Amino acid sequence: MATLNFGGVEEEVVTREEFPLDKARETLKDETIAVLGYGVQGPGQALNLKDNGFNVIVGQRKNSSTWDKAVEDGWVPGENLFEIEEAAQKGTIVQYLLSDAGQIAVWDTVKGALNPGDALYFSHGFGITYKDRTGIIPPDDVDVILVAPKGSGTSLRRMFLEGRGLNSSYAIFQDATGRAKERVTALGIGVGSGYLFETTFKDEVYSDLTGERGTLMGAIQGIFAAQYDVLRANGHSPSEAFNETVEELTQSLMPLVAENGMDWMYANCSTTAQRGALDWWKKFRDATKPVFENLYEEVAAGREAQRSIDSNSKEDYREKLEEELAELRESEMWKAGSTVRQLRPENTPVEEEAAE
Ligand SMILES: NC(=O)C1=CN([C@@H]2O[C@H](COP(=O)(O)OP(=O)(O)OC[C@H]3O[C@@H](n4cnc5c(N)ncnc54)[C@H](O)[C@@H]3O)[C@@H](O)[C@H]2O)C=CC1
Ligand SMILES: CC(=O)[C@](C)(O)C(=O)O
Ligand SMILES: [Mg+2]
Ligand SMILES: [Mg+2]
Repeated sequence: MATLNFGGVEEEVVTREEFPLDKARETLKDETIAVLGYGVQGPGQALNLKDNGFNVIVGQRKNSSTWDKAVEDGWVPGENLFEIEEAAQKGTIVQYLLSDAGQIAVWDTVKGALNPGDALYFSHGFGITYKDRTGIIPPDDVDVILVAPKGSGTSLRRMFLEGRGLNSSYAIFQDATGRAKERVTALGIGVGSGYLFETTFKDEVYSDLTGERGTLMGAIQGIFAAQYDVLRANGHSPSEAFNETVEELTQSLMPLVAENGMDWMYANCSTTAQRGALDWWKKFRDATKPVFENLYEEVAAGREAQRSIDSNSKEDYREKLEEELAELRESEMWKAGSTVRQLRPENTPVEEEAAE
């Protein structure tokens, strides 16, 4: 483990240099890894593991669009693609990558398929932390471990194909075999993590639910919508409002933040912009902090988890979600965004005249 200083606080992280892929393969050479679920994380993790040379099979409901997707991705029914129960029985490591609500529905089946010494693997602390609400209580004789990639399964796969790694957190809830640490580390490297930082199931789920409801997804849409509405109410055109709210951020400024931090992005903007941003950021912090405090309370009390379970356990949850996503897609801001995206040079066919 490498000890690194994160802004003055020392933390241990596992890097690919100290736990290389060869070591991961050696650690898991006698294991069959059953990836259950082929939604977003399932394909990313299963394909990365397969390409990295691990013995991996997929378990997925037949007669579902994601079963068909698995077949398209090269998984072969009866060979390395099975129904969930059969895959869980064959696996010595069971990667439980159904949706968090799906995990509750299928738990009795998966529990029945676990043998002493197996490992049960999650990519979220949800099922275990909120066990009173999920009923997911693993038997004592299996390892219970977590590797949570800090990003979409789509990014995990894309970054793997580019030779990069996505950071993941890892945790051990139960070490029945004495091998939980080496198993979780090898799996973390195997699924394509860049580095692994240690956490607990509870800290993972509290921070993850806060982050996705907050700055990563919920808060950012809220802030975009507020600014866009104010610009529009003051007579600015949709294209101007979209460009000043979203397009410039994603195309020009966020890549600079990613590269070298916020001060670096500021330093590459005008002194006029810097003056204003430095004056205004604290007002936005102070205005939104109570919302974040309320959000964390809801997460810690389990009420956020319950809302998610209730809504995602309904028969028609996919249709309902699609309606709500369509509401975003059909809003003026994101329709304007669609037109703006078409104008990006990489999306604009070069006209013959212009090329001449
Ligand atoms: N989406 C992502 O990129 C991330 C997801 N995670 C975690 O990874 C896990 C998997 O999440 P996603 O890939 O987003 O899941 P998902 O929502 O895409 O669903 C995965 C699979 O679950 C199956 N499924 C759902 N309900 C079922 C049921 N009742 N019976 C049988 N199969 C059922 C679906 O067929 C689908 O193949 C979750 O714990 C999630 O919190 C963690 C990090 C990021
Ligand atoms: C992609 C990710 O890490 C999220 C936002 O937490 C999730 O999809 O649950
Ligand atoms: Mg996350
Ligand atoms: Mg999440």
